[in-house]
Amino acid sequence: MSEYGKAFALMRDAAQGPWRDYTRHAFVEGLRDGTLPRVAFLHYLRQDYVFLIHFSRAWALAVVKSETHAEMLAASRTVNGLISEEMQLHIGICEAEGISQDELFATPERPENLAYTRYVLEAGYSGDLLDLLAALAPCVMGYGEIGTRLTAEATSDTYRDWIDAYSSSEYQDACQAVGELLDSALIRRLGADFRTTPRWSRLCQTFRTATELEVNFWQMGLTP
Ligand SMILES: Cc1ncc(C[n+]2csc(CCO)c2C)c(N)n1
Repeated sequence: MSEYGKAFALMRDAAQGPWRDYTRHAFVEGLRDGTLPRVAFLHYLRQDYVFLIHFSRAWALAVVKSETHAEMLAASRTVNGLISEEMQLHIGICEAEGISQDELFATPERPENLAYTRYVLEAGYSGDLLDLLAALAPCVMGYGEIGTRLTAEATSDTYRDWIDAYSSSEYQDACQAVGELLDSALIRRLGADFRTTPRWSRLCQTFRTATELEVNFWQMGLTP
């Protein structure tokens, strides 16, 4: 059972194959044992900066689609964390590697990157908060699982900073908060037996598609 809530554990189990491909991808294993080429890591970070711009927009949309103050609070905290912490982290790492802010901001967006974020935004534009959260969850919780596992299994310190960021108690708390938001949003809109409703399988399908898009994102990272 996951620490990130009941619905997340159910959605992940319904998307087992893609979930494994995502959380055990060759890119992730290269972070774990330090064999990931630096050029691939920096290429990934630059694309991820662009990714985070659109992800922040998607979380801002979650504020718009909220129905309670508690939902607005959880979504706006994530927007704030993304813009003031995670994006800052990327700017800092890139600067330390000789990539200026101007260069970073001018990064051309790769199609795999564009496909993922616009898929998430479209889930939110055309649906409600549940559709949006089902598309957002793999990104948040997947990195939480990867960070926790790599902390225990890393055999190299090369990518230790990256691993530490996602295994930190702050990040793990954020994953738990999103898990609680997902559970409570489902119960509010579909009832406690949300698994028996017709919408549940569609939400699981959205979660699976977003997971597949995460796999493609790692794959893109391996091909600078
Ligand atoms: C491709 C890609 N997928 C997931 C994350 C992780 N992530 C994205 S937004 C966010 C903050 C909480 O919502 C976190 C941790 C990433 N950086 N890049």
